[in-house]
Amino acid sequence: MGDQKIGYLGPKGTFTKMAVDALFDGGSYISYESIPACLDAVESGEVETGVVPLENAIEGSVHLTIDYLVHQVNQSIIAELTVPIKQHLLVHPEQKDQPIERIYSHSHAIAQCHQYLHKHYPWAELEYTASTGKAAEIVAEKGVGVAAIGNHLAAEENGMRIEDTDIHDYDNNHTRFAVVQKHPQTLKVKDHPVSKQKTTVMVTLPKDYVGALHQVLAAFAWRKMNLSKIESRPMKTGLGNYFFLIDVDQPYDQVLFPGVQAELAALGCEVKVLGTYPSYQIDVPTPVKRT
Ligand SMILES: O=C(O)C(=O)C[C@]1(C(=O)O)C=C[C@@H](O)C=C1
Repeated sequence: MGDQKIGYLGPKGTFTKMAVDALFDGGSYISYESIPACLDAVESGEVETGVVPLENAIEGSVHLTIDYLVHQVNQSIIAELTVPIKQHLLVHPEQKDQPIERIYSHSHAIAQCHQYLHKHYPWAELEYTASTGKAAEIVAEKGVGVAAIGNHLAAEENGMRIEDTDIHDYDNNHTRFAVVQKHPQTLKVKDHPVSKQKTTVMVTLPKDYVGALHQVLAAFAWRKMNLSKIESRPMKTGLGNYFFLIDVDQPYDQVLFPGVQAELAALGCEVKVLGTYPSYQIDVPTPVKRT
């Protein structure tokens, strides 16, 4: 296998980059400034593999990733990894007691720290950026009077000071990242144990009829297939039209899944398998160096 080319939501110092560093064993890493840009690069073949955030324990799904995977590109999830998320308040090294008037970060990071921001910086304007790494970069350029929410890597990479640590509102903050490819091939990953095998399917109901979702779920239930997540998202074709994304806690097989697919097809549902993949849980080191 040649050098693996991995695209990720950058720039330097994002949580996605931390996840990439934790999972992959070598390769070339290429940073993209947004989730769509990263997935487009996988679609065009610029990189074989892409890594994008999928779901956070406090804020829920990253809808941009789900919607882009479903509506804009044709790619498979070939692995997922979950890493701990520790949010810090980052400031320029010259920041002293000038009032912090604006705080920059990714919408998910800001949402993970709402109570903290409300309590300590109720006056600050919140400015959304495409990633926490981008927020740190902006604040490093702007200087004093502003702050970013991000991780220790973003602080290090951008020469920032960590003003306050662990500012996320709930402990046990984790984010799941999806590893996607257009043409599934073997990944070179570090020697992490696989915590489980999963399969993600997308189900579109034929129309809004009584008990439709119940019947969909029953197809999994009577086969004793455990579901770890179900989420509905708009089809974007009109109010009330939704599809369901279902995570099943087992790998795709040649008996149970084809059985479910046939049963759902008979109900008039459309079913698409978005991927069957190993799930890794990696405890990345998250040191805080006070500068
Ligand atoms: O901005 C980053 O650092 C990202 O990698 C994105 C992202 C996300 O979209 O959820 C990843 C992890 C954290 O939950 C906050 C932001």
